[in-house]
Amino acid sequence: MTVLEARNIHKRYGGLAALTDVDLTVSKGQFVAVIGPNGAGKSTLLNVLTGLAMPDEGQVVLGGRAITRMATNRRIRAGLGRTFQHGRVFPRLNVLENVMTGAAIRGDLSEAALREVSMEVIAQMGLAEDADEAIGSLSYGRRRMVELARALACRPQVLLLDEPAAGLNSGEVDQLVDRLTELRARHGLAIVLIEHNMGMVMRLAERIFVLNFGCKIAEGTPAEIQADPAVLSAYLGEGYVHADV
Ligand SMILES: Nc1ncnc2c1ncn2[C@@H]1O[C@H](COP(=O)(O)OP(=O)(O)OP(=O)(O)O)[C@@H](O)[C@H]1O
Repeated sequence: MTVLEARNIHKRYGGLAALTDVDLTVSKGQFVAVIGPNGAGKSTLLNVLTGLAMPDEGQVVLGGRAITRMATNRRIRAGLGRTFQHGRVFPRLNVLENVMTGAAIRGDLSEAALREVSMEVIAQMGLAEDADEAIGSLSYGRRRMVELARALACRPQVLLLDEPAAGLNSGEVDQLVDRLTELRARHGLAIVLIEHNMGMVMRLAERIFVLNFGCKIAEGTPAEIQADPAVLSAYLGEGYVHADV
């Protein structure tokens, strides 16, 4: 069953075609990755999906419903969660308060319920001992986990992650991989991951979409993508050897 779909998306910035006729389909509980070189259009695609950018042409469909022109907050309430490339947390709030701002977007919870839902997600993310800590006292890796917890506090059906492993050390990447695997297994959450860390992508993704200069140049399983000559020459490189999985 398809939960999220982008159909024939075109997006221009002045003379630059950031996306040209791009399609993306995500099934319930599926782990999808979008990869490609810098400037390929990956973040633009995420922005179109979440409503931060309006496509010039094409449609975004969530759970069978066209949401192409819907405001971002309404999309979040409809089940679309996201994190950002450069993690965005509120520096003056503590961990619990940051996560509560995510849960609050649902708009239907009392303050006590907001706390309860947020504490649940915080525990799931392994952040319970940090709940009352100021964000500034946390390591960069923990802060990124808080951002993930905040996106989850809205109970998304689809979670969009923009380079969640950027700046993390290898131990933190392993932890992130474990958490994401757990989330999928436990909640049937569909995940769309933009990531340059190919080890992580090849470990997690069931289906990979490859963008180059705003066009989709390939789509397939990790094994298919790693053997695709167009992908090797545009992104993974001639010398690319099967990712360390
Ligand atoms: N708001 C904007 N205004 C003008 N040009 C933009 C805007 N956002 C993106 N672009 C351009 O669109 C193209 C695609 O950018 P995008 O950030 O989507 O690429 P990306 O694949 O996410 O790259 P990276 O891996 O470096 O994050 C780039 O050439 C970028 O400069």
